[in-house]
Amino acid sequence: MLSDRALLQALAELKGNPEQAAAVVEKGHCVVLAGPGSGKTKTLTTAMARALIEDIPDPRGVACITYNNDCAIELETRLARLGITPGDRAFIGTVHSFALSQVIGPYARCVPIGLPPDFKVASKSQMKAAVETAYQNSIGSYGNPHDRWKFASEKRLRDVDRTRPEWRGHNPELADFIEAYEVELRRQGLIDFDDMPLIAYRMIKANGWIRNALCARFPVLFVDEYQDLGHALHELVLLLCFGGGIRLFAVGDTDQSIYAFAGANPELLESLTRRPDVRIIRLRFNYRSGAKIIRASLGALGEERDYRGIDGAPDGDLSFWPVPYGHDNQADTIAGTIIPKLVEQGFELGTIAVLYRAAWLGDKVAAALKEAGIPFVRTDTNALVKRSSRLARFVEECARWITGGWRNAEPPYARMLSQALTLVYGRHASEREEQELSAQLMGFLNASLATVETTHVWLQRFSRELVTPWRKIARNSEQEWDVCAEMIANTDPARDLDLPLAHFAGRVEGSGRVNLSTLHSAKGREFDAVIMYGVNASDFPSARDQQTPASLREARRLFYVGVTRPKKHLSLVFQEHHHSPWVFELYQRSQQN
Ligand SMILES: Nc1ncnc2c1ncn2[C@@H]1O[C@H](COP(=O)(O)OP(=O)(O)OP(=O)(O)O)[C@@H](O)[C@H]1O
Repeated sequence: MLSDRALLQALAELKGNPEQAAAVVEKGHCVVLAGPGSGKTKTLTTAMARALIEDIPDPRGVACITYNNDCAIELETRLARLGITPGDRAFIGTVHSFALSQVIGPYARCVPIGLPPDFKVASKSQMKAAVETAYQNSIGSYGNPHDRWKFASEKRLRDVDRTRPEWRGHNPELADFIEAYEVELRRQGLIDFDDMPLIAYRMIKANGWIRNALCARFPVLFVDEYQDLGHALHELVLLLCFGGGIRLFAVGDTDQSIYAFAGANPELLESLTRRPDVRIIRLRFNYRSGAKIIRASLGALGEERDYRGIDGAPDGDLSFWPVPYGHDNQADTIAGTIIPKLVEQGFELGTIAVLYRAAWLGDKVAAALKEAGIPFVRTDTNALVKRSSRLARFVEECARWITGGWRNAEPPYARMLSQALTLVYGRHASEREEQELSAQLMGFLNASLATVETTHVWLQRFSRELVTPWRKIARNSEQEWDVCAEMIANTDPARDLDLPLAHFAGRVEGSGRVNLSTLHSAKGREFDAVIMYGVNASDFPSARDQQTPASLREARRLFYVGVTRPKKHLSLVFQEHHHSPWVFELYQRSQQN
């Protein structure tokens, strides 16, 4: 339930910051630009609650779009504290899910776009086969279709409006290849993920009435992490907000743009700031980190910004750890020396994070922590529970409930049922569907209450008793059901990967689990202490980063994202005499005022 009291409290918290307070009550298009820890997300969630309570009469609502499922789940958690749950009045999700559930799903059957009513989302192997057929049909039999597709898919993400001259202008052959690929998918009644916002864009552009219907439903569009959203979202924003009457409230930070490989371009956010019809609000305070860490972060970025800490906040601490030899020794130092030292200083394990560039480095840290008996939880692509997967998170919630959570409703059953309904039916389920799903879920949970099963065996039962029947009736074409099978494989007892169910559920004795995360997955999160692992000369920047000025800048921004996550302590671990040049710049800047 939307709560006036929670809103009043949130508004009161922003009172001391005039820029945040102004943004929250702005009635026109508004873009909040600000650095890390400045309260962008807090401002956005408060503005959203205010709009729902004060500006928009029921049954109209708001849509809130963010980069990935991970960010969407984080936003949902924050909005839940203000009493906002996803439902009829608030859409919260990715641009893909907005396109699918709010545009293609409801309106595709009313307009001629060549999609059958029972279209499906293509699997990776179907996409691969379609690329090969399309290449044959459009280009020929020489060369490697997949090498060429890399360029084609970049173009597909970039040139959203195909009526513009650049679509065929620069490279008509690539345009033919893309069109042949889409024809091949449609022939099989399929769409892929990149299709979703593109199809939605075309539908809205060609049908003013769809734009009006969206405007009636969602008079305000909120966008979080704008810098990470690519051309498709930007074009949708131009169409809906600057040509369609929807009010825009966007937040972002071009310094934290780290998804160029997925089509992100910080220039799109910049371009909004040049519009005369948008109010730009800049936030200057960093509520997260101490002044010394803020100074170090500017050294990490290699540019000056007018960001300051809060008066009276502790300075924060930096420590540098040169380790003889490579990654293995550095991981051992983290497990054997750095974490014990932080614990001695009073940091709880659950407030410490180890950050690194790639999941294979996470394997090394995980092995060292396991050896040292330090509990940890991973949030990278090799994690047992993929943060970006709603199904994986739901499985974890179920494990938490049966291993003790049922006693104090943590998590509450109602939330789990609502997650299950979204997994299976997307946004809308009938009363009968809800009752049947609840009976299945409750039956499974009750039967699991006194279980002595290990995680692997319990997951197998979860798959048999819930995933298999749900998959058959699912209407939610975004759902990746295979995640459960991956989790079963990743707990294989034959490879010594199985673990007690309570451990899987995060119920460990003591002060929690150390967080292991890639820098990309650490975006938007904060920890008391952060250990940056493998900050070697050859990794920050890597040879690949140095290929173009743009990739070098992006690597530096990634480093900056990591350095801006700690509240109180930052440790940098690198090979002795072989540290990243950015470590030196960071150190020097931290010493200045
Ligand atoms: N006005 C405020 N008063 C007190 N604390 C605040 C205020 N605004 C934000 N904070 C706190 O500052 C921290 C950072 O806020 P938030 O996560 O919203 O920042 P952000 O700008 O989205 O960060 P990032 O870009 O690094 O993800 C949070 O702990 C938040 O509660």
